[in-house]
Amino acid sequence: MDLFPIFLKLTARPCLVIGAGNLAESKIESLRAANAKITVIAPQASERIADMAASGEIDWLQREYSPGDIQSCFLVVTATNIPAVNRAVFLEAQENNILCNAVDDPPFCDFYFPSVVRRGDLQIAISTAGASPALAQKLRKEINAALPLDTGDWLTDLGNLRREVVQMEPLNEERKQLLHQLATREVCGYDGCPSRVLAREHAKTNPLPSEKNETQQ
Ligand SMILES: C[C@@]1(CC(=O)O)C2=NC(=C\c3[nH]c(c(CCC(=O)O)c3CC(=O)O)Cc3[nH]c(c(CC(=O)O)c3CCC(=O)O)/C=C3\N/C(=C\2)[C@@H](CCC(=O)O)[C@]3(C)CC(=O)O)/[C@H]1CCC(=O)O
Ligand SMILES: NC(=O)c1ccc[n+]([C@@H]2O[C@H](COP(=O)([O-])OP(=O)(O)OC[C@H]3O[C@@H](n4cnc5c(N)ncnc54)[C@H](O)[C@@H]3O)[C@@H](O)[C@H]2O)c1
Repeated sequence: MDLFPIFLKLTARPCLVIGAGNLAESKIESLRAANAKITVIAPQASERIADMAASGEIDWLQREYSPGDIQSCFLVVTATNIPAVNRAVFLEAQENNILCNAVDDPPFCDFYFPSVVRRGDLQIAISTAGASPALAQKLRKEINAALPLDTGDWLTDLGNLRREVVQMEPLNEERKQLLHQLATREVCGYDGCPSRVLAREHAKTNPLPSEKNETQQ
């Protein structure tokens, strides 16, 4: 199956979850990690979901889904224990061009949830296109065990240094080579960090056009 992998910005986007049991709970957790604005519709909710609603982290409309509910949301996840309800939600989503995931019901999904390894801004998402969720989970565990715990902190420092380089050097082959080199090295936030020193020395050999003019004058 030819699936298109993207990383969505969901901050403040209205996302709807129909059903509030165990399966809904894990989808809500992943939507919350992306700061989505979540509304749940379900007559009953798990303890965790009820707590999130009580503390104002999500909205919970304590009732059954009814047609017309999903028209103004960005995406919808349907996780009730009644397949006919999940399918009705999917059909309403299709009519309104809204992306829908009917949990564990592939023919009624526009998108699948991946297995995810996370270290700060680094996310590795694994999909088997539904062929074997168990394999996706196994690979997630293997990658998780192999990836150092401080990779997220290192990436933050690397990202900050890259921003400095982008300010100091023009977009050209030399800058690209330097950024590849830095991505293989230790980096820290310290001003005298060897990678930062290297980058500043490199910038002298590859200055921005305005700085080149200044030194020529
Ligand atoms: C990745 C993960 C993310 C998440 O759920 O957030 C995820 N399933 C996970 C675990 C898992 N799910 C199942 C098992 C039992 C072992 C097995 O079946 O292999 C295990 C493992 C376990 O729980 O031990 C059962 C299952 N899953 C689906 C069906 C229906 C079917 O196959 O027809 C059935 C049978 C239901 C039944 O018969 O009752 C369908 C889907 N599950 C997906 C995602 C989508 C495709 C992902 C992909 O492969 O790319 C897709 C298509 C739709 C969707 O729901 O988005 C999460 C791992 C999280 C992690 O730990 O990292
Ligand atoms: N939990 C699992 O591991 C698992 C695995 C595979 C498949 N499933 C299937 O997935 C479904 C959901 O699983 P679960 O464990 O989250 O179920 P659950 O019974 O814990 O939760 C079902 C939720 O759906 C809500 N609901 C029922 N009718 C509704 C309606 N008309 N409108 C809105 N909400 C409604 C309920 O109030 C409840 O919040 C079930 O069909 C289950 O058989 C579950």
